[in-house]
Amino acid sequence: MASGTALIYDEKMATHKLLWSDPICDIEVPERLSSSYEQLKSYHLVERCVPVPAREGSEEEILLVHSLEHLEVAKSTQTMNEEELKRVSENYDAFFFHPSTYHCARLAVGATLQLVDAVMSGEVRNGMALVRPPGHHSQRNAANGFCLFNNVAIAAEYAKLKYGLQRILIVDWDVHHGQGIQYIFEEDPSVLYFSWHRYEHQEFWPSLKESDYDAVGLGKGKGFNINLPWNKVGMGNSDYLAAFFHVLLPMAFEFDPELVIVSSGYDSGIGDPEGQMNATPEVFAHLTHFLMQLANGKLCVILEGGYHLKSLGESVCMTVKTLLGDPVPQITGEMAPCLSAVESIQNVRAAHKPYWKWLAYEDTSFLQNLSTKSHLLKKANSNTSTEHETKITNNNNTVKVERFLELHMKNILFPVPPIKTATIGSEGSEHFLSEHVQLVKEMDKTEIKSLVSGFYADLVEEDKILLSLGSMLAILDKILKKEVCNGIAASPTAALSAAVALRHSVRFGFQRVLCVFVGDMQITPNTEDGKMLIINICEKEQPGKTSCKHCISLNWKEDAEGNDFFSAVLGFILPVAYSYQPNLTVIAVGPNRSLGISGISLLVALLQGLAESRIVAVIEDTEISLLQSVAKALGGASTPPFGIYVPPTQEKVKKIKALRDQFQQEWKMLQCSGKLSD
Ligand SMILES: NCCCNCCCCCS
Ligand SMILES: [Zn+2]
Repeated sequence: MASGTALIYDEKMATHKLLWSDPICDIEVPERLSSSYEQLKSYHLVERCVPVPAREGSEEEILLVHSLEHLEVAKSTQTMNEEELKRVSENYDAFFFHPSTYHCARLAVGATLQLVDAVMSGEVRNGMALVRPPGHHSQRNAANGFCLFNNVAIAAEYAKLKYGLQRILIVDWDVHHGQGIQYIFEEDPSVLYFSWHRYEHQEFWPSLKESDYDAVGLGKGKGFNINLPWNKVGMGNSDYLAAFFHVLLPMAFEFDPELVIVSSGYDSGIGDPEGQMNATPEVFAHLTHFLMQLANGKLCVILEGGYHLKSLGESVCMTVKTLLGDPVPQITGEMAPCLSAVESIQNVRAAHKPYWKWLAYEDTSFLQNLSTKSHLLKKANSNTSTEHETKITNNNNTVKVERFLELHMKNILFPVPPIKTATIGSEGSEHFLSEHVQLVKEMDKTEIKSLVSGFYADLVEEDKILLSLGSMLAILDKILKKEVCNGIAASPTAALSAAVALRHSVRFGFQRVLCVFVGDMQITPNTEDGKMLIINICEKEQPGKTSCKHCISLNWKEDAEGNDFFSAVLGFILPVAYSYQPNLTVIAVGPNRSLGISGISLLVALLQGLAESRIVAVIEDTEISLLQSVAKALGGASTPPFGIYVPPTQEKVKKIKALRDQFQQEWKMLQCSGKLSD
C-alpha cells in the first residue's frame, strides 16, 4: 500500500509578478507561494512530506490542452519589454505577463505532472503542489483570470494518456468557476468536473450563464459537469459540508474515480477579498479527508487561488496535515446550511437527476432561488462603493481576519496523540494489528467490578464478559485521555460493552457521545439528556420502538450484490453526526448485523472526520474479518475496500427521505431541498 505525502514547491514560481498598476490583478502576488510554504514550515509539515522536485512542463504536454497559437504567444512574451507585456496582457480578461511568466507557468504544469507521477507510481499515496500562476480559468486559446496554462486540465489529459485512466474526478473548491476546465471536458465522460463558485445569479465574475447549475455537460459528457453556484456571499462551513454530503460525495462514490485531482483554491475561505465567504481553514481538512476515501487514496491537490495570505496559509496547512493522516480538527460554526445554499443544492440535484442512479428516486424539483433574487435587486439599486473604498475596507478586514485566525487556529488545533490505534494484546488480537498500535494492559477484575458496579452489574456474571469489559475500558480510557487517537475492542457482548462505554464516557466528561450501533441492540441506554445520540442500524423495525431525536433507528439490509449503503451514510448518518458535533464516537457491531463489512468500513472511514477522529470500535469477537477491516480503517494505513457500488432501491431512498423529513428541523445538515416540509 502506498504511503507518504508529496510536497512540490519551487521558489522560482514566485518570480512572476505584476509590473504595472492593475487593481484587478494586483492580488495575485508572489508572496502567496512563499508565505504558504513558510506557514507549512512553521507547522513542521514540510519535513514530514516527501519532497518531489518541480520540472518544466514540455511543450507537448501543454499542447494536450492548449492550441499551438496560445503556446507561441506565451513563449514570445519572454523577451518583451514592459510596454509590450502590458499590450499583450490586455488581450485577456484579468491576466498579466511578466518576462518570467512563461517559465513559471511551465514550472506550474511540470510540478503538477510530477505530483501525478508520484501518486500514480505509488511513490507516495497523495500530495500537494504549490504552484503559480494558477490554471483553472485558462482555456485552449486564451489566458484568463490570472491563469496561463490549465495545470489541472493538462494533468487529467496526461493521466489518461500515460496511465490509461478512464475515470478522473476533478474537485474545484476555489471560489471562482473554473470555466476553463469545464470547456475542456464538457463532452468528456471520463472526467467528472465539480465546481462550486460565487455566482450571485450571474452577477459575479466571470458572470457566465454556463456557470449555473443547469450546465450539466454536453453530448456524451452529460451528467459529468457539476456546477454548484453560491447566490450569496458569506457561505460557511455547514454550506460547504452540505454540498459534499448531498451533491458531490454521492456522485463521486457512484463515479468511483481512479484518481482525484483538486483544483485547490482557498479564496473560498474566510477573509478572502474575492470570495467574501466565511468558511474557516479546518473545513479544508474535512473536505480533504472525504476525498481521501476515494480512488484508494490517490489524491493530487493543486493550488489555484487564495488571496488573503494568512487565510491561504492556514488552509494550505490544514490540507497538508490531513493528507499526512493527522486527525481532523473539530469543525466550528452552527451546523445549519443557509436557505440559499439549500436551494442551490436542490437545483443541482434536480438538474442531474436524469444522469445519476443515486438520484433516480429522489423527488427533486427546480426552485427559483427566491431567497436571494429579491435581495440582489435591492443591492443593485443601492449605491455601490467605489473601487477605492472597497480596497480600504478590504485592507481593514485583512488585519481583522489575521487576528481572528490567530486565535481560531489556537482553539481548534490539538496535539496529535502519539499512537493512532489502541487494542488489547489478548489472544487473537494480533490478527488485526496495524502499525502505530498500542497494546494496552488489561484492567484487573476488582477495578472492573467497581467501574461496572454502578450499572449493569447484574448482567455481568461470567468472567469472560468481565474481562472483555475490562479490555474495552482500558482502551477507552486511553482515548478519553487523548493518549491514543482511536481503538478497537473485541467483545462477546457488543451491546453491553457499547452501553458501558457510553456511560463511562459521559461520566468522564464527554457530553456528546455518538453511538452508531449495527445489529440488534439489546440494551438501549437512556438518551433523554442529549449527552448521547444513538443511531441503530438494524434489519427490521423494533416493535413499539419509534425513533426520537437522540435515538434513531435506521432499518437497512445491505443488498446481496454489493454495497448500497453510500446513500444512507452520505445522505443521513454523516449529516446527523455533523449536526450533533460529538466529541467521541462509539461504533459497535452486535449480532445479526444487516450490513456488510464494506458498508461498516465506509462508516468507520467517514466518521473519522468527527470528534478529532476519536473513535472506539466494539465488535463481536466472532467477527474476525470485520475486526481486521475496521482496524485497517482506523489505522488509516490504507483505504479499506468499500465493495461494489450498488445504487439504493426506491424503497431505501424513500426510507432515508422519510427519516430526513422527520429530523431535518432538529438535525439541519439533513436539509437538501428548499421546500422545507411543513
Ligand atoms: N472585475 C473583474 C474581476 C476579475 N477577477 C479575476 C479573479 C481570478 C481568480 C482566479 S482563482
Ligand atoms: Zn479563485
